[in-house]
Amino acid sequence: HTSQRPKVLVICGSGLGLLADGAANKQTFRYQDIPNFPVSTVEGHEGCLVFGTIENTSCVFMQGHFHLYEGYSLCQVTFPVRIFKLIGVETVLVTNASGAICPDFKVGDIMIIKDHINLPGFAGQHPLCGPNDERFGIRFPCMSDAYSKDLRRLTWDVGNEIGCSDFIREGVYCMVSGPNFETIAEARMLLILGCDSVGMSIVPEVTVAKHCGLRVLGLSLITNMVSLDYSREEKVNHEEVLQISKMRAEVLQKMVTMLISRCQQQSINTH
Ligand SMILES: O=P(O)(O)O[C@H]1O[C@H](CO)[C@@H](O)[C@H]1O
Ligand code: HPA
Repeated sequence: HTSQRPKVLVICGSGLGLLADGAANKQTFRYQDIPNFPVSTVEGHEGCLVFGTIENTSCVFMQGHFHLYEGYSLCQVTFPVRIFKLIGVETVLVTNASGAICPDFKVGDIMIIKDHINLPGFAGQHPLCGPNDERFGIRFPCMSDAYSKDLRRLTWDVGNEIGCSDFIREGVYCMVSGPNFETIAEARMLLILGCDSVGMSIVPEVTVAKHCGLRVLGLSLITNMVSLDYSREEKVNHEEVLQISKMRAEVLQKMVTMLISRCQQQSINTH
């Protein structure tokens, strides 16, 4: 149904579907119309695939991704990554919403993901469990460099250029399965473990992307501060998460658009 063959996949997190607005020549397909594709069941995830171009780079945007807490297996959650690998995607830009564990972070910060902790993976909920499909990658993939150093550096440069260096951070994202937000004891445990932010997504997709040799950049929007203190009265909710995502979506869209055009320039220069 499309002649576009994207090189870049952008996965849009909660309330971040607007990231596709920077693309030209758009073609949109609803997940529900694609055979065997999961459908989005969470508010803030439109459930559409948008093909389009940024400068001369062909991209595909997933407006909405899938979560364990929706009842999907990790095989279903990560299925689109392998589809796009087969279509010819080389770079994956994942975005999501997360709560700050690091007390120095502020709501509205954009955290470049330096590394992650796969908490469900520790308990055997891992997308690469089961027979290894050698067509995609090796049995024991290395994850010590899951997030591209070059793309992280480029993100700092782009952030400086568009004047948002004040709210760019770098840190470690921890995935929990959800759907409940953390207890205070859990949040304190995550702080001790070295997590800077926590959310319920993207680690399975990043793991599968890295396994099949894709280059990954992760951007996590800090939508709330996670309570580390029993005296704190504020309570997090999904509406607040979506509200902050909408507030920052325009800046993130500018960043993503510039990053994609710069990536293209870089690959032209290095080939
Ligand atoms: O990770 P994304 O889907 O961006 O969204 C985060 O926000 C939702 C909770 O408000 C959860 O889905 C959590 O993972
Ligand atoms: O505080 C949070 N915890 C888990 N997931 C989240 N997604 C957005 N905020 C949060």
